[in-house]
Amino acid sequence: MGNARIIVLYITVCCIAFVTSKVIISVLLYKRWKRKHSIYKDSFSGGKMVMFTSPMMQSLNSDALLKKATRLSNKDVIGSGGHGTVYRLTVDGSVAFAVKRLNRGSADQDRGFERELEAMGDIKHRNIVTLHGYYTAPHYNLLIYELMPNGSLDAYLHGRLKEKKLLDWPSRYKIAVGAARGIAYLHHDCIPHIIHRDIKSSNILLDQNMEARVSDFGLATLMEPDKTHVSTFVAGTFGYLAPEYFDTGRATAKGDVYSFGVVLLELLTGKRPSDEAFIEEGTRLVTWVKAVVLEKKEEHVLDSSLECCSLDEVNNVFSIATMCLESEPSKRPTMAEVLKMLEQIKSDKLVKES
Ligand SMILES: Nc1ncnc2c1ncn2[C@@H]1O[C@H](COP(=O)(O)OP(=O)(O)OP(=O)(O)O)[C@@H](O)[C@H]1O
Repeated sequence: MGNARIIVLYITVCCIAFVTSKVIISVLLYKRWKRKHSIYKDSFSGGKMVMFTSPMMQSLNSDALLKKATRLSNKDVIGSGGHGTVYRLTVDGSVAFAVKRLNRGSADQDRGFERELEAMGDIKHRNIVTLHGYYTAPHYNLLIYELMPNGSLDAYLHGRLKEKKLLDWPSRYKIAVGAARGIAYLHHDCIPHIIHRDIKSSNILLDQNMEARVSDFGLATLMEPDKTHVSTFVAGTFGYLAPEYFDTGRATAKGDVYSFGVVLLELLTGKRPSDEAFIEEGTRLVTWVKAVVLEKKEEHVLDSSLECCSLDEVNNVFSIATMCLESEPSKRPTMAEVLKMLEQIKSDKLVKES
């Protein structure tokens, strides 16, 4: 009898300790979550805005931000893409954001959507566009990003000629290294690892120092929130997709490496993968460049607006691009290896010069 009492007492103490620890952990997690977020309710539209705490956000007039975010108009549009329209939003006359408006999926996707955004908001890296917050309303969602004053690499390379001329070889090399660093961070340093699934020049934005910032990561998953980071949902953009994606429909890190190889070719040749000339000739940017690299005639496909650049450096980037573009995914380097090879080009140059 004595023993039975001791066992009952023991079980009771264990249960109480278990429940108490659960409650304490939940309270601590909630407090941590509260510290990281500010929530603003919009009684007019029934929407909710969540801003991730940062020194910049703390000094901001949140009422003005909420009001402006819900009243964006056509005159604020800075671009549009497959996922929605992007607007410029300025608060307090100085702080500017890029706000992406997404048309809303079904209401039961809400939690998955918010969880994905919370994970995106945690990612802070000098080569990744920061997500400052989001807004959810019954008919649409807004993603609030930091504004990249120099727009996208796509606009620079394929926009007006004047802009393209501004992209000399050192700037292009710096953009290649920065973008590789951002993608390598998503692949290797984020837990869980993140596959971007839509690497392309319009998703590489340029900050005030023309440093590359990868954007739109997680968006493919976000628009299909029930899926994990690897999914059979068809995402990505024609011209950048790895060949195996068409067979398997599975997004992989090596698929991102392939797409990054296409971006390297864009930087080197100044041509879009969907350039009409390729379609007319029944070829593709990748096939065209691979043939030229094999014949060691890289200078023939080099962007004509690139003057006085080091052919050694250019040829090295061509060979890194061809490694990324191997048809067999296992033969492609990892993104960490791509970054290392790109960085090595400048270190080799410094050694030669000294
Ligand atoms: N944070 C930002 N800062 C400045 N401009 C941006 C920002 N995000 C997007 N843009 C601009 O808006 C344009 C459209 O972006 P968006 O991501 O919606 O489409 P996309 O990348 O061109 O295509 P898709 O939606 O198919 O990926 C970009 O090309 C860029 O010029």
